Amino acid sequence: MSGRTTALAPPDGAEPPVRHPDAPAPGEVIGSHYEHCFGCGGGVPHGLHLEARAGEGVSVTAEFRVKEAHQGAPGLAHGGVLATALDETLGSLGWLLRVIAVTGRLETDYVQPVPVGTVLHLDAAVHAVHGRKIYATATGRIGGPEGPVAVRASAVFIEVKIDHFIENGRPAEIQAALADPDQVKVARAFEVNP
Ligand SMILES: CCCCCCCC(=O)SCCNC(=O)CCNC(=O)[C@H](O)C(C)(C)COP(=O)(O)OP(=O)(O)OC[C@H]1O[C@@H](n2cnc3c(N)ncnc32)[C@H](O)[C@@H]1OP(=O)(O)O
Repeated sequence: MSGRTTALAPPDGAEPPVRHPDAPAPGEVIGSHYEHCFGCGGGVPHGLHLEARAGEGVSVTAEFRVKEAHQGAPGLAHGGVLATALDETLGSLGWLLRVIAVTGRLETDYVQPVPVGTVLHLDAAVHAVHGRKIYATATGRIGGPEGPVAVRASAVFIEVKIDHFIENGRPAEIQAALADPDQVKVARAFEVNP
């Protein structure tokens, strides 16, 4: 058995997160990191088109409008799509820490069904960092940013290097992304904070 732990609670010795001095200002739109990202990309017709905004400390907010293409049961959002919205919101926290990180573990609680047409008001925050592990939670509310909780998640993200994407991604997309003359877009596609 490996000694690896995937616990969602930060271990002893975990530190509070530190907002990077060059993090986007509170209220600033973080924007899509990759046009073809299912969570935030503008180039995915049935994607979530989620738009995250920097918050105070190491936190973000985001909104996601549930569309017909996101159904699981008739007229209701698919649970996996809601998990994606939580994951994407949590993923954008890396921009406040200025690290590249991927989801290691994501645990989701479904509290209320979410009908098609609903705007899900999401917020997420990092609570602790331990080595490469980033401990964060997210909440999705309906009816407004202070509305009742419909979904929530706890997650551990793991900091990685750009090689994670270059070594594991499909070559066609990697090469296309690297070939973009806009170096900021290149950096963002791989979540390398410029
Ligand atoms: C705006 C951006 C939005 C981005 C989209 C939203 C985010 C995403 O959906 S990312 C895509 C989904 N995630 C992935 O594809 C990740 C796939 N997994 C992997 O590549 C690897 O397992 C990876 C990188 C997470 C860890 O592998 P590796 O680098 O070898 O880590 P490893 O050395 O084993 O472990 C490092 C530490 O992390 C911990 N850890 C590793 N895996 C996990 C896990 N699944 N859960 C919790 N902790 C973990 C280990 O226990 C270890 O802790 P410690 O330092 O205390 O011993």
